[in-house]
Amino acid sequence: MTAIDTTELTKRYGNTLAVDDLTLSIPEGVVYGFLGPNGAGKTTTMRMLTGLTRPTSGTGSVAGISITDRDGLRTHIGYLPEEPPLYDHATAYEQLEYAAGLRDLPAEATRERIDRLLDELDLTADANTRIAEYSKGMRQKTAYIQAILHEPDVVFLDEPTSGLDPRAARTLREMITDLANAGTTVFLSTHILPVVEEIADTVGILYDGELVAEGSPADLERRAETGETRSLEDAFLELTTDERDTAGESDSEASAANTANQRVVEENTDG
Ligand SMILES: Nc1ncnc2c1ncn2[C@@H]1O[C@H](COP(=O)(O)OP(=O)(O)OP(=O)(O)O)[C@@H](O)[C@H]1O
Repeated sequence: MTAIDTTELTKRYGNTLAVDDLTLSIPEGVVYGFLGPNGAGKTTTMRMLTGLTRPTSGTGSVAGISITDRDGLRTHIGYLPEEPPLYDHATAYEQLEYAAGLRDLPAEATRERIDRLLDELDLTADANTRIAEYSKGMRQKTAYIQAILHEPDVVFLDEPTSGLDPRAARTLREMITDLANAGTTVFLSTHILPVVEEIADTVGILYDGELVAEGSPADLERRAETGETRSLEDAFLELTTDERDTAGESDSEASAANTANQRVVEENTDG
């Protein structure tokens, strides 16, 4: 069975076409890297797939449930959004027990699972500290555990390694790979291309709301026409360059340079 299926999924906000006729067919148990420049429509797509925003037109299902059935989706999906919903006054432990309670998860098994996940992410020592006192990375770890606590069939992760130190980022990449190996489908949006190169089975590139390329990271690298080593970054930059810019002066070069610089900065924060 496919885990994520969409047909001509479209979302308009007034005159803005945020997502344009997006058709996806993602099998179970894969890590799908969803790439695109700022404003390409990635978050809007994830919000539609998680039932948080209704499509303007088109259809979709996740784990066999229609994306218009928000309640039906709840038990089958997990979502780590860019700004995770956490209660500052709670501790990580309280937050996770609360999330488990909302989902009616069995108390004892869930407590063991929370302990194990906190330990894997090196958060045990801080689990009884209020989230208000957490660093960005500690919040991110808590939110990641919250997103996968109920063992969803499909998990949507928006920049999951954001704010994590190199060791934690590596642990999380390994945890994501383990999830997929155990059959969970992972829909991963990130600007950190080495993460995608490392863990994604398939990559989809969104540009101006449209899917402009799809394939394995190696497929997309082979498609790159320029670049000495033909990286996923070369392919990304070629596929997401506005022809209107290249016709003029050096706007696109400036933006490519910015993206490259950003990658360097992010690589330095994400081992
Ligand atoms: N609630 C909204 N109201 C109006 N326009 C919106 C809304 N949400 C998104 N948009 C617009 O839709 C387009 C796609 O935005 P979206 O946030 O999905 O992009 P993104 O690929 O997630 O970007 P980023 O990488 O910067 O997070 C943008 O033009 C954005 O301005």
